[in-house]
Amino acid sequence: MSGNFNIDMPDDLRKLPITSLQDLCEELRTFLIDHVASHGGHFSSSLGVVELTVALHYVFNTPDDKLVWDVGHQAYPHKLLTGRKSRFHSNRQLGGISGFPSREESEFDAFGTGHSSTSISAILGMACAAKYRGDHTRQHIAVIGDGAMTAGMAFEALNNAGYEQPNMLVILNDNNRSIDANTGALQDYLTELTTGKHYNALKSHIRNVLSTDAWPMEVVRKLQKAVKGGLLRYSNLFEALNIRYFGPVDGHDLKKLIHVLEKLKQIPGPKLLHCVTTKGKGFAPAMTDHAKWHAPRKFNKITGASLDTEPSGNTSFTFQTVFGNTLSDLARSNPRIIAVTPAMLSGSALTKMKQEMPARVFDVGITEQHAVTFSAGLAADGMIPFCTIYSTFLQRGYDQLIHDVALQNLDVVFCIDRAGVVGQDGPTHHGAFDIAFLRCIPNIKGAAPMDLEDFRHLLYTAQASQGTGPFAIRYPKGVGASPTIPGAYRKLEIGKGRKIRSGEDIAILSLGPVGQYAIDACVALEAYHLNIAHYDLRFFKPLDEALLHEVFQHYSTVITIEDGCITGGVGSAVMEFMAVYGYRATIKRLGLPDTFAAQGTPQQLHALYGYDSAALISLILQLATQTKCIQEILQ
Ligand SMILES: Cc1ncc(C[n+]2csc(CCOP(=O)(O)OP(=O)(O)O)c2C)c(N)n1
Ligand SMILES: CC(=O)[C@@H](O)[C@H](O)COP(=O)(O)O
Ligand SMILES: [Mg+2]
Repeated sequence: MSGNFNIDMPDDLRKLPITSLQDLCEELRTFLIDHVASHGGHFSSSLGVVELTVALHYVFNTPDDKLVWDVGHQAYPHKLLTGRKSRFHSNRQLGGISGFPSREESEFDAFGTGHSSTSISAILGMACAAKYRGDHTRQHIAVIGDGAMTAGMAFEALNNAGYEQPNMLVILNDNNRSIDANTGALQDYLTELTTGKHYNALKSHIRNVLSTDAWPMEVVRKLQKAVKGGLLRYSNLFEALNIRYFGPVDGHDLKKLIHVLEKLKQIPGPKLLHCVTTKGKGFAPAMTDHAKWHAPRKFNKITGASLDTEPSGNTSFTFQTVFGNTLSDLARSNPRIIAVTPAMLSGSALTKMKQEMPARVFDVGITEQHAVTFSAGLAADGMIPFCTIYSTFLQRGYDQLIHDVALQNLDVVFCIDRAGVVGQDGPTHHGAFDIAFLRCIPNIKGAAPMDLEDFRHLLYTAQASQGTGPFAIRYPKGVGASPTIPGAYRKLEIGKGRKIRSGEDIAILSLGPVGQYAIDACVALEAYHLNIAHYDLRFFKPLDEALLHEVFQHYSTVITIEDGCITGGVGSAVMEFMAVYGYRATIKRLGLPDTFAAQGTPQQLHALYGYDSAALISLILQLATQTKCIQEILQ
């Protein structure tokens, strides 16, 4: 297969005879494999929905009919069939198309996604808007995976849909996988629905009872009808919520899918089609090692071997590896330590700990709110939960963090992974806001290690500081500095930063790994005879006030740098400190501006938003020119 299909738009697709659609599916798969092999990106989820995507655009009148993809990481075939094939080479790149559906990008993307389990709510909103307007013909479809279905939000929406009864179709794309194994009772229930073992056994048992001569024929018929209706209704979760359940159907049987979708189009009210697919379909390695192929980096499309040459491909010295190793190590000597992850087991480097101590690692599904309150419950009963959540997904658990953890001053350790810009996942996934949204919560302590060594000490400190309430540690994806061989742990003083170097006139206050940019900049500026001071704040809450008094008593120009939003960030905290104590100084805050940050590599984004070492150097040269007469040095 060439992967050079001639379809640009669903209108072209709808002109094709049904018999040629399977060829199109193979061409789409070839295109996807070629693309992800040479660029990286989300992979196996898209491979699994090729037939479903073709069938949906064939049967429904998109974009007039509304189609929402949950999470949106499986929407590559949808993008390819809706006018973005020629731009697909720029997928996830700086300035390129988004890896997720985006309303800005295309009218075919009825709703922007990236975070999971929003699709049923969004499509229900659209379906109710249509109903309100008296439009009873438009179709509304949400495609949601079995993993995304585990979230409370999906159930909140089903509950509401069963009550409102608008015209909508939920397609449950059940590939029996999340990124890692899909955990939880729902998965067993879905398997039960696909195999139908218990339902069929119960049905035949009742049939046997009714088939004895003891029952008059008329009674038997009535009972059979009532039992069938009742069985389906009360043995099926979705039917019990007033949502008609159809399936399971083989999601790779294109003809069958088209036939079923055509029929469902005619049925009013909320419906759910249970569609069974294979994640990674068409690329053998992806059908077995699921976690690895969820979103691979570049690879050899024949052998599947990784072609990753980027430094972040070196996993030995990443924050994630250090996190997984350190937590396992601490847990070996502290039996109260428990790890909690909402469906990011491998992403958060907890796989090894789960293998070694299965009872002490809880993968609770895509349930960030629950993960936080579940951790609060563990802490309330004397455990030390390390609630490990990506910064962007912790946004989901904000009320739980305030109401269930902080207000009760419970000892939950929040390990906030993917803090700062995450790279190519873009604005839906950047960990931009956590400093700002945590800093205003009473009782919480918040830290960000500058390097891997400090990270280990902070993890140790968190579990050794029981009785002091919630403790948050934020860290980015990827390689960190000072990858020394683990030695003894050090208990750090909470709320204490450190001086990295002294200087004259200008001081940099850094938080987190961007402190390395400050180190590099200070060294580079020596060539200009500029001696710049540098302090690593380490904690964004509580602030190290003694350190700040020292800084503002000695330096007239202060630069703060952080990998997070400037508004409400640590630089803003420093300005609040100045206001409280009446300090006057020139202050420049570096970090993310008041906009949703673009997609691109973290290095590109740090440069774009002016907080890498080059930006620091040029800012300091500019400030030094104003404060000191260094023109002659610059010449
Ligand atoms: C709120 C939220 N939490 C976690 C994630 C990370 N995440 C992205 S895809 C995914 C698995 C989704 O599984 P499923 O819905 O079954 O889709 P599949 O990958 O199997 O196609 C997870 C956990 C997310 N995008 N949003
Ligand atoms: C779509 C989604 O939310 C995840 O697949 C996410 O892209 C994973 O990010 P990492 O690759 O950083 O774990
Ligand atoms: Mg799945």
